[in-house]
Amino acid sequence: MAGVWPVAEIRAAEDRVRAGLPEGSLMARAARAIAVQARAMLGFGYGARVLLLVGSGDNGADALYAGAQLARRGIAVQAVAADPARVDGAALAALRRAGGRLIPLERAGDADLIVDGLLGIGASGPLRGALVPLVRHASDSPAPVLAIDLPSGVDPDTGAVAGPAVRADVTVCMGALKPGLLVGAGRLHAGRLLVVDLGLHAELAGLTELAQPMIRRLDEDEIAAALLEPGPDDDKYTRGVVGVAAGSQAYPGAAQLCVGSARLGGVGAVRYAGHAAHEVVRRWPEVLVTETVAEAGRVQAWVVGPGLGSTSDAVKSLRGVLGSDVPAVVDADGLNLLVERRQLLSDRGAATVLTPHDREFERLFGPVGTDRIAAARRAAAESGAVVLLKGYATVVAEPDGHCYLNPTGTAALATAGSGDVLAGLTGSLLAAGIQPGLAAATAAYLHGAAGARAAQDGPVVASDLLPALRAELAALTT
Ligand SMILES: NC(=O)C1=CN([C@@H]2O[C@H](COP(=O)(O)OP(=O)(O)OC[C@H]3O[C@@H](n4cnc5c(N)ncnc54)[C@H](O)[C@@H]3O)[C@@H](O)[C@H]2O)[C@@H](O)CC1
Ligand SMILES: Nc1ncnc2c1ncn2[C@@H]1O[C@H](COP(=O)(O)OP(=O)(O)O)[C@@H](O)[C@H]1O
Ligand SMILES: [K+]
Repeated sequence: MAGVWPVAEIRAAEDRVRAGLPEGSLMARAARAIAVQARAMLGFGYGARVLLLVGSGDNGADALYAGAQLARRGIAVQAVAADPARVDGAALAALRRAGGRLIPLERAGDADLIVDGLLGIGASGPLRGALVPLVRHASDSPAPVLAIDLPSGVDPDTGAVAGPAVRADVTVCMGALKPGLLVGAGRLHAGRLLVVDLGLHAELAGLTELAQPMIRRLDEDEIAAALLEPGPDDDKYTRGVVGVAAGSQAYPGAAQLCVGSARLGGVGAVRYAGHAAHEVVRRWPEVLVTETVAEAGRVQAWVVGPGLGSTSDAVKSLRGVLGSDVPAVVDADGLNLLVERRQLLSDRGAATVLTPHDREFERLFGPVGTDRIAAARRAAAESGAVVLLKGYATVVAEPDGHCYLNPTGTAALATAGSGDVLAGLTGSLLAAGIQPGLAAATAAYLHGAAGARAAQDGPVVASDLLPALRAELAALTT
């Protein structure tokens, strides 16, 4: 499990770790890790050319010390400073002793690798002053970019990018993951992530005195552990039954897709209630169908909303589901119908998972803004529901503030019907007995991984996600 830590907590943990270590040893560890990764990216040593972009804080000092190590290995290291008068003196001296040079930007030659040491967790606001031309230089250069701790220009806590920002191929993250590397535009700018262990995690856990960090990124092992496999004593009812109230005469496909994925989340049976019963059963003969939610038998969780429309029957379905005492996933049209019927949420006793994209979110909770974690948390606290905010990096927030940042996915998932598949899967995991926040995070993970898997075979449409999901589940559970 990876905890993801806001800057304030990382700072506090760093202070404690540093207090127990000889002066400079954290930075020495950081520099070593950066140099190792730089050499791996260069692929060759002697004669390679590295350009360091150096800021006035410790991020810049990290770059200079790493540069010194590279220079000692016969690599030609040039450094360009945002403000030469405010460069860390000891770090610059180390670089010079090793044969590296500080030069003005105009004299920077071609490089085989650029190291971004402009800003780390001390960053605030959009890049200012001399940092801007340095970042432009990196963008204009064909050389790969290694960012230290965080790509400069990315907000460490939110991932927001409000101007020029470094696009890194690899980010070597110091000590612990920051939210800005995993959400918003920051995720795209960070490239491949490597975390260097500086001994921070024990301190972070101790500091917060929490059983779980407030923000987490689930890894493959945790997803596999969350999935429930049938045991010898199980029957179709003990495994859980999921109900799907989706689709309509106008949108029967949404019902087929939502049911299609609901079949896959480990439940013993799927019930469908709605006006696309004929289409559903033709495509999925194992599904038990009725016209209305009221007629459907007992289920352990419902999914309501995809392709439901806004007719009086749609409202009836939503009321039927939210009036029940089992967990429910509300998606798409279900969310839009909720805008005028919020009391349906506040009256609920059982758990609810809301799965909005940005426009649906805005209708219910106001603009998402640039801090997607804060937005999802605010909505979860306000509604008492788990909020799964979709996007390039999906955020799942629980009403008490715990969050999951989803690491999987691909922009190829931005295709009609893709959300219907996610909603069905989420409901199915809920019905199988996984607790709501984890069910939503697990669904987002599997959906993203299935999207990436499907994309390997060409352009993705939502139907492709169903076989890819099966393959993903098989890979995880065998
Ligand atoms: N604290 C520690 O124990 C360790 C820190 N390390 C490194 O230290 C970094 C943090 O160092 P600092 O606290 O010095 O912070 P930074 O190196 O991120 O830089 C802060 C400086 O940048 C300026 N600045 C901030 N935002 C700016 C903007 N938008 N435009 C222009 N200038 C801006 C500030 O005025 C300040 O002078 C980490 O990211 C990491 O790279 C590592 O060496 C590991 C150990
Ligand atoms: N640019 C993107 N990158 C990665 N994933 C995306 C992107 N855009 C959308 N997605 C994902 O695709 C799915 C789309 O869901 P949604 O917008 O509800 O589609 P639909 O309503 O057509 O079914 C969500 O899981 C979302 O996270
Ligand atoms: K940086």
